[in-house]
This record gives sequence, C-alpha cells and structure tokens, in this order.
Amino acid sequence: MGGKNLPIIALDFPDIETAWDFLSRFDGEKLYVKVGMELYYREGPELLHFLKEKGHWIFLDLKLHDIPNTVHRAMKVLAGLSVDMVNVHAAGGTEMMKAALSGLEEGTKAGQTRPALIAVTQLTSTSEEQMQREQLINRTIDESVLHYALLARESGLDGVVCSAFEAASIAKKAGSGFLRVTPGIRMTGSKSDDQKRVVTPTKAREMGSSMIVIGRPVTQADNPVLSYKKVLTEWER
Ligand SMILES: O=C(O)c1cc(=O)[nH]c(=O)n1[C@@H]1O[C@H](COP(=O)(O)O)[C@@H](O)[C@H]1O
Repeated sequence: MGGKNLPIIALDFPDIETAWDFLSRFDGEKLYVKVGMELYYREGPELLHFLKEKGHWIFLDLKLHDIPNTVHRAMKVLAGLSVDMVNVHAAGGTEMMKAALSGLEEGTKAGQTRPALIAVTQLTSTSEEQMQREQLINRTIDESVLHYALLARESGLDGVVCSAFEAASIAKKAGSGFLRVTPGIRMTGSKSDDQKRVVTPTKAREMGSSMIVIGRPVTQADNPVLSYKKVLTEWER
C-alpha cells in the first residue's frame, strides 16, 4: 500500500524520545506520520531526516498563515526538508496560497518531488455556532469550508484539510483528485476531546475523505499498535 493511502498518525509528542518510543513499537513498519508544531518546534529539521531515513512518509503540519512574502520564503525552506506534505490556512487568502505554492516550487530541487500543499479550511475543532459567532461568518460551516476549498483549488493547491462532512461536496466541485484530508477521527464510542466535527474511519471513507489523520486515539492508547491496526482495517475495508 502506498503512503498516500495510509491513515496519517499525528505524532503530537513533546520530544523525540517520546516519539521514538512510540514508533519503536511498530517494529519497522512504514507509517505516514504527521509532525506538528509541538514536536517540530522542539526538535527541528533533524527529526524529519531521521523519520525519512526510517522510510516514513511525512506531513509537516505547521499551518502557515502570514503575509504572502513571509509564507513564500518560509515554504522555500520547507521544500528542502524532504517532507511529503505541508499546509497553510486558507483564511490567509488566494494571494498567500499562491505565494506558498510558488515558494514550494522554487525550493524544490531538480529531480525531487514537490511536497503536496493543502489548506486548512475550518478547523475540525470549530463548530458552526462558534464560526458564526466568533468569525462573523453568516453561512453554514459547509458553505464556508467549500468556499475555502474552491479558493485553494483556484490558487493551484493540491487539496484541503476538512471534516468528512464536507468531503463529498468538495470532491464534486473541485474534482476527485483534489485531496480531502480529514482529522477529527474517532472510533465508535471513544471521546471526542476538543474535536467538534468527528467521524469514524469507516464513515470518513464512505463520506468521501481521501486521507485521514488520527492522533490521540492511537498515540494515547494502551496498545497503540492494536489501535492503529483497527483504524487501518476500517479505513482499508
Ligand atoms: O491540519 C491538521 O492536521 C488539523 C486540522 C484540523 O482542522 N483539525 C485537526 O485536528 N488537525 C490536526 O490533526 C490532529 C488530530 O489529532 P487528534 O484529535 O488527537 O486525533 C492534531 O494534530 C491536529 O493538529
């Protein structure tokens, strides 16, 4: 199975030792992992090189959101880190997303593959009520997510981060090749934590997500390998 079909495990750990301890349980299995702000801010690029040496696929989740010039320059640097996917916030706008893409393209060396670039639409921890009250968006959350997805598509990006609830409408409007990467994955009966728009791996597949991201239900489990296998089985079925 190619990396892009694997569930992405969010390595939301405080340091490399804890991340290593977790990965060592998988006995050399190649995983698709997500390195987010907590781990990257502590360990930096060296960690990414270690993960690549072990054969893992990497989603570097730093959610860039700044003026176009700053994002362009930062993406040029991220392109040199041997990662497979990076992201920005779609709320940064089309000019920023285009700047991110051109930065990545400029930073990708000849013969190397450019990392996929996706945009976060509305965080899966945001409810429709919160969005309307705090962001003053007078629409449904589905409309807001679809709108951001179409802006990302227009900017040339490869896909978006969205919940499964919006995945089908995005595929319909933006095309099935446009990635719908879905966090907020929980197994039946498990707690949602801070996530609001939550589905099981089976539901995510049925509802049209093209990739899923899962953290705590695997990383905090008594038996992380068993938990991951259950997610994998549901996702692959
Ligand atoms: O960009 C992301 O990865 C992301 C976007 C989003 O809308 N929601 C979301 O949960 N995430 C990330 O996905 C992971 C989900 O982790 P769990 O809630 O522990 O499964 C976290 O690392 C979040 O930072």
